[in-house]
Order: sequence, then C-alpha cells, then structure tokens
Amino acid sequence: NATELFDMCQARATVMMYDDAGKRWVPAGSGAQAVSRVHIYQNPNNNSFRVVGRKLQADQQVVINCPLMRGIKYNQATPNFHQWRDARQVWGLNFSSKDEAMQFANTMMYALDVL
Ligand SMILES: CC(=O)N[C@@H](Cc1ccccc1Cl)C(=O)N1CCC[C@]12C=C[C@@H]1CC[C@@H](C(=O)N3CCC[C@@H]4C=C[C@H]5CC[C@@H](C(=O)O)N5C(=O)[C@H]43)N1C2=O
Repeated sequence: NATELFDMCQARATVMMYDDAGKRWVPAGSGAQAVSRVHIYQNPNNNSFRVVGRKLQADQQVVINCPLMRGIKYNQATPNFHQWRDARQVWGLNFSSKDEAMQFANTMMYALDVL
C-alpha cells in the first residue's frame, strides 16, 4: 500500500540542474524552462524526506524527485535562488517569490536538522 506522505510545504520555483561539463545551469525536465510546484514530503513511517517538483503546466511533468540525505548543505545563494548537491548533481531552485523561498528554506532546514 502506498505510504501516506505528509506534504510539508509547497513553493513555486523553476527547477534547474548544474551541468558541470558545460559549466552552466540547465532547466530540469524536458522542454522549455517553466515554473513548477515544488514540495517537501515527509514519510512519517521512517522519518525520511524528499523534494518533489511537478511542472505547473498541463502535463505536470515530474522535474525533481530527490531524497534528502543527512548532511546535505542547503545553500541560500540569494534570497530567491537556493541550491544543494546530491550524490550525482547540483540542484537549483529559482523561487517565484522571496516569501516562498523563505518558507521552503525553513522546512528544508527543519528536515535536515531532524534527519
Ligand atoms: C563549493 C560549492 O559547491 N559551491 C556551490 C554552491 C553550494 C555551496 C554550498 C553548498 C552547496 C552548494 Cl551547491 C557553487 O558555487 N556552485 C554549484 C554549481 C554552480 C556553482 C558554481 C559556480 C557558479 C558561479 C556562480 C554561481 C551561480 O551559479 N550563481 C550565483 C548565485 C545565484 C545565481 C542564480 C541563479 C542561477 C540561474 C542561472 C545563473 C544566472 O543567474 O544566470 N545562476 C547563477 O549564476 C547563480 N555558481 C554556483 O552556484
């Protein structure tokens, strides 16, 4: 049975990944850069967390599905652009508003604190 995940927070952001070879940011997912709704979900059964983002447009393409691992450093590079590294790549979130960025960061830092 699918575990009931707790939707801790949502924020609008453009999800980007850093292309180390090309030394440039590329939009996550296929097609043009577009705003996604990015969630932090908690699995209460095993106290795990993951960041999931889906494009706002019709296809709701999943553009990020990233488990949060203990020890991740969440970098608030600017009030609207936050980033972190996972095992394979660097994720960047360009938030639609500073308020959403702050809410997301607070939830992210809580999750990283209790992992
Ligand atoms: C030790 C370490 O790993 N450090 C990491 C960061 C980090 C630190 C600590 C923990 C985790 C991490 Cl991940 C690091 O520095 N990284 C991670 C990969 C990319 C980068 C490396 C070089 C470039 C130089 C400039 C800078 C950059 O990317 N931006 C500046 C701030 C916002 C600015 C905003 C938006 C994006 C949208 C496109 C481009 C633009 O605005 O047109 N852009 C930007 O230019 C953005 N870089 C980085 O962030």
